[in-house]
Amino acid sequence: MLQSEILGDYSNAGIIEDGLKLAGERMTIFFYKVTDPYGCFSNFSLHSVHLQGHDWPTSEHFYQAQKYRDVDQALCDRIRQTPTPEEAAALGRGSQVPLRPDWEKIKPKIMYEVVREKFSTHADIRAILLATGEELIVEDSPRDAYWGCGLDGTGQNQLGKVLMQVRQELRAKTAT
Ligand SMILES: Nc1c(N[C@@H]2O[C@H](COP(=O)(O)O)[C@@H](O)[C@H]2O)[nH]c(=O)[nH]c1=O
Repeated sequence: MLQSEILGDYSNAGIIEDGLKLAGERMTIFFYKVTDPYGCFSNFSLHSVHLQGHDWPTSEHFYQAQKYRDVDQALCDRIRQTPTPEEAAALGRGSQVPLRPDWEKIKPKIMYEVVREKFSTHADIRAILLATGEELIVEDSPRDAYWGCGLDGTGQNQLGKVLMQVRQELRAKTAT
């Protein structure tokens, strides 16, 4: 993936360390796998959230279960209770049950809600997020051109945008 494809104007991209690339004066933080630098930005990171009266082991559990909210409560519960985010994603993606009809419309709001809750709950990762300053955050997903930047780097990076929006909101909160 080329930096210039994500940032447009910026050139002279060069890798300076894992997870960080130089683009003109601006740094970009790339993340994807939990074990990589900035892996805590992934929805698969083991940081629980408390939403809708339940504890969810990861933000991925919550996100995937919301696909079936008010459609199949048993499946929502099964996703919440499955041990790993990988299994939660597999259940959420692999079901024969149709997704809630407004899913495409509602999913950005769901993602924002759960990511905000995750970084509001856990002070250690909130500090990591706030320490990124104004850097661009990009989910370097090779297969998701909606939440991530996709294989060729031209994707929408909606998860990166959510993280940057949450960062801004939490910074404003900590400043008051
Ligand atoms: N991090 C990460 C993934 N990316 C995550 O997958 C979710 C989108 O799922 P869906 O809307 O069902 O396509 C969203 O949370 C996105 O950040 N996918 C993976 O298979 N492995 C991973 O390590």
